[in-house]
Amino acid sequence: MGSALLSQWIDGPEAITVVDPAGSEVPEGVSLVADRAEIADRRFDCIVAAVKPQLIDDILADYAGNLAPGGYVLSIAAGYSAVRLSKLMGDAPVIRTMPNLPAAIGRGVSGICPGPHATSAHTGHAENFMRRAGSTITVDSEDKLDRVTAVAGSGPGYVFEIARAYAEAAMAQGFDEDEARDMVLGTIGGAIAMASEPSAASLEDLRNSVTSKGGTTAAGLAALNGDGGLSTRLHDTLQAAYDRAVELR
Ligand SMILES: NC(=O)C1=CN([C@@H]2O[C@H](COP(=O)(O)OP(=O)(O)OC[C@H]3O[C@@H](n4cnc5c(N)ncnc54)[C@H](OP(=O)(O)O)[C@@H]3O)[C@@H](O)[C@H]2O)C=CC1
Ligand SMILES: O=C(O)[C@@H]1CCC=N1
Repeated sequence: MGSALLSQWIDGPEAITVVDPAGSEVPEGVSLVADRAEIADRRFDCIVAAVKPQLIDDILADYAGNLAPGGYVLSIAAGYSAVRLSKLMGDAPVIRTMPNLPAAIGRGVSGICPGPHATSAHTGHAENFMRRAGSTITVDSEDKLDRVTAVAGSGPGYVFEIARAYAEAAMAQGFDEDEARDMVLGTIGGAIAMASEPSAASLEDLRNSVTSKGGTTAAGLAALNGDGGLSTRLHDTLQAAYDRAVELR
């Protein structure tokens, strides 16, 4: 996720340094170091925590000394609380954000939650930073950010899985893999683009406009969600993701 954001941040005015022990490639103009020891005496206005939440305790405390006076920590980690991170880093100002993977093409949806000691200047900077990767929603509690995580952060995973299963079903109707993928992604993309038009009707009305009485869509929808099974499954999906975020706090 860090490299997805980096790809949208590189055109900005900031000088960016990436610490990556694996030494992955970084875009031109970005400095790469393999070990924090190489930047031990440097100070940064913003430290982005982009490691797995399970690794934060082991990694981030060392970076407390790398924060410039007036700087802040921007964490993209799911669940791990800003309160805990701030304490870990010597009461540093912390803002949590929850982006999602389409940030890689500037189409992300990012939640933002100011945490301990974060000033309005820090929040403004974080909002500006995340807006470069798509749209943003600022929330006023960490609990709400964990719910953004369940809806949007993990969301592309649900969408890719739904599209994959949809394409698999298309293949069972006799289409080859490429045909199935093209038809399914074209259909999903077209429908989403139409629903995203400023003057678009409600999602329910749009669904109804496809559904001729006694026709094929009505038959398909009855099988898809006639018993409310799809609605229940999606409710359970979001709840499970939220519950996991709570476990990671
Ligand atoms: N994937 C997603 O869609 C989203 C992820 N997030 C959050 O982003 C964070 C990263 O997740 P994700 O990108 O999926 O995971 P990845 O494992 O792909 O990325 C984590 C990166 O951190 C690197 N790393 C490991 N140890 C260190 C270290 N000591 N110092 C610096 N870097 C280190 C890893 O290197 P190596 O591979 O060598 O271990 C890896 O490149 C998580 O906190 C996650 O909750 C948030 C929103 C969406
Ligand atoms: O699966 C995860 O934990 C991360 C956070 C949101 C998306 N990916």
